[in-house]
Amino acid sequence: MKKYPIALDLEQRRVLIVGGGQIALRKIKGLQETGAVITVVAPTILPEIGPLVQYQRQRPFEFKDLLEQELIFCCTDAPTLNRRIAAAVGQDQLVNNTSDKQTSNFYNFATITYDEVTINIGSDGQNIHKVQRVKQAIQRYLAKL
Ligand SMILES: C[C@@]1(CC(=O)O)c2cc3[nH]c(cc4nc(cc5[nH]c(cc(n2)[C@H]1CCC(=O)O)[C@@](C)(CC(=O)O)[C@@H]5CCC(=O)O)C(CC(=O)O)=C4CCC(=O)O)c(CCC(=O)O)c3CC(=O)O
Ligand SMILES: NC(=O)C1=CN([C@@H]2O[C@H](COP(=O)(O)OP(=O)(O)OC[C@H]3O[C@@H](n4cnc5c(N)ncnc54)[C@H](O)[C@@H]3O)[C@@H](O)[C@H]2O)C=CC1
Repeated sequence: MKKYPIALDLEQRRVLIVGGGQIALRKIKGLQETGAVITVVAPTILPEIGPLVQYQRQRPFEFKDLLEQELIFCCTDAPTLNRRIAAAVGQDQLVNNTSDKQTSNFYNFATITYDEVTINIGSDGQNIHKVQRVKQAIQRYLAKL
C-alpha cells in the first residue's frame, strides 16, 4: 500500500524510544528541535543519548511504558520484543519498528535541510540503499548551486 507523507508537529508530544543503542541515537537525533518530550527505556543507554532526552528509564521495557505515549520507536536488538511492542500499541499510537517494517505504521524519511527548504526522501520502505544514493546525488547537486 502507498504511504501518505506528512510533516508532524511534535511540540509537547510524548515520544517513547525503546532501546538505547545506535539506532535509538539516530532516531533521537532526528527528533531534536521538534519540541517532543522524549523518554528512553533500555537496560543500557549510550552516554550520548542522555543530554538529548527528557527522561531515561534504565531497565528492560515494560508494557506500561506505552501508556500515554503518542509516537513509539522500537529500537532494541531483540526483534521479537520489537514486534510484540509494535503489536501492543493502541489505534491512536504511531509506531516505527526498526527491525520489522511490516509492523510499523510509519517510516522516517532521509532528510536534507537546505536553508528553509526540507527535502525528504523515501521509498515507502522499499529500498533504503536507493534512498541513500538519491540523497547523496541531491547533496552533490545542491553543493554546486
Ligand atoms: C523501513 C525503514 C524503517 C524505519 O523507518 O526505520 C528502514 C529499514 C531498514 N534500514 C536498513 C539499513 C540502514 N538504514 C540506514 C539509515 C536510515 N534508514 C532510514 C529509514 C528506513 N530504514 C525506513 C525506510 C525509509 C524508506 O525507504 O522509505 C532513514 C532514512 C531514516 C531513519 O531511520 O532515521 C535513515 C537514513 C539516514 C540518512 O542517510 O539520512 C542505514 C545507515 C546507517 O545506519 O547509518 C542503514 C545501514 C545501510 C547499509 O548497509 O549501508 C535496513 C537493512 C537493509 C539491508 O541491510 O539490506 C532496513 C530493513 C529493511 O529495509 O527491511
Ligand atoms: N531501521 C533501520 O534503519 C535499521 C534497523 N536496525 C535494527 O535496529 C536494531 C538495534 O540496532 P542497534 O541500535 O545498532 O543495536 P545496539 O546493540 O546498539 O542497541 C540495542 C539496544 O537495545 C536495548 N535492549 C535490549 N533488550 C531490551 C529490553 N528488553 N528493553 C529495552 N531495551 C532493550 C539494549 O539495552 C541496547 O540499548 C537492530 O537489531 C536491527 O534490528 C539495524 C540497522 C538499520
